[in-house]
Amino acid sequence: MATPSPHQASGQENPDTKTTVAFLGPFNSYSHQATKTAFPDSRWHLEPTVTIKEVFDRVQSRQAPYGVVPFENSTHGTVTFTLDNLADRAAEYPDIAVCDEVYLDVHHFLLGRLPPQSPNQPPQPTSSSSEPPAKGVPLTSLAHIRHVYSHPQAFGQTGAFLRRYLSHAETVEVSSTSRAAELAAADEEGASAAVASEMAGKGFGLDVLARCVEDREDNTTRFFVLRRRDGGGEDLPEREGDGDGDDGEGGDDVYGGSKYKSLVSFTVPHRRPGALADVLDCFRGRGLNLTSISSVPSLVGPFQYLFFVEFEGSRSCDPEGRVRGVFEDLERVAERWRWLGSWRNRRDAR
Ligand SMILES: O=C(O)C(=O)C[C@]1(C(=O)O)C=C[C@@H](O)C=C1
Repeated sequence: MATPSPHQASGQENPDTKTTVAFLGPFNSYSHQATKTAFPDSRWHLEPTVTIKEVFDRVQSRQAPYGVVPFENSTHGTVTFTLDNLADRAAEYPDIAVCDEVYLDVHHFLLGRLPPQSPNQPPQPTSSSSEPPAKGVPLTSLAHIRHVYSHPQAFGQTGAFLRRYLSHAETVEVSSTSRAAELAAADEEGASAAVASEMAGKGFGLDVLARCVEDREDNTTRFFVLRRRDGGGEDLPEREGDGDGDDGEGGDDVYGGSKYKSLVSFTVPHRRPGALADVLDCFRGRGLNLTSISSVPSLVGPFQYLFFVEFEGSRSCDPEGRVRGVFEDLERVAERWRWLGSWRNRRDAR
């Protein structure tokens, strides 16, 4: 099947009649790939932004009914830019909520230009003819590479390869992996490389210098789909697993809990011993399983924190009232708290 051009894939040809989905661009970024998973057809106008903050801005201001941002990576952890915006310390995003998630297998390539040939040397093979090209090792000499561009998250996921084979090169952080590929392609000397997706390499006509350079084979990034709490615009497209057991009936999952996830943020009285444990106890008391917990500086005072707890359960599909109950508890126990969305758990549907 022919790969559609970025503009065909984004539905850019007639944005007026389509619902806009903002994502961290440029085209061919991993965020773009995740966006195409959740919004696959041509009803959607996929709009790249330069920063994660811009995705939040567009959704809050209704310029884009939906937005897609990376949230966490299984190797390198939380995407701090996203967490910072969800923390909303400047009260810019009171209406933003998470409404879906996407898990994307992330395989990074080292992309650049093959080394220049000396007149006496045979051409550099990129792989032997019958064997599939090796993973995680250079397919050619990397002595000519002096700069490696990538997104900080992608550097964090490929540290072992970079330390082993590119310690002689400078690493330069840029806004996304596809921007990195663009910069490598712009270097006419061929001394620059990018850690980016295979798709970005094809888009910019780069040579593959190494495949699958991530530290772990199971490297996965989770993305959040954002929308305004008051909804508006078209409904999310149906995805695999959407149909089964919407009302949480069947099996021993009586409250529908593991089918959904929800996110809340909160602060606790900084100086009260056990204040965080008291909040966590609310979830235990209601039988709600936690799936992640993170924190960022609250910026109220140095070394004070705002916490995020993600748990199994949904605000709108809550037949036993467990989620409603925990929200009542949070009202009593937390200093400040905010519901940041409930959505279908996509982890098991992969
Ligand atoms: O740079 C990109 O391609 C992105 O979409 C950003 C991003 C991230 O911030 O985590 C997305 C997935 C990968 O984990 C690496 C980078």
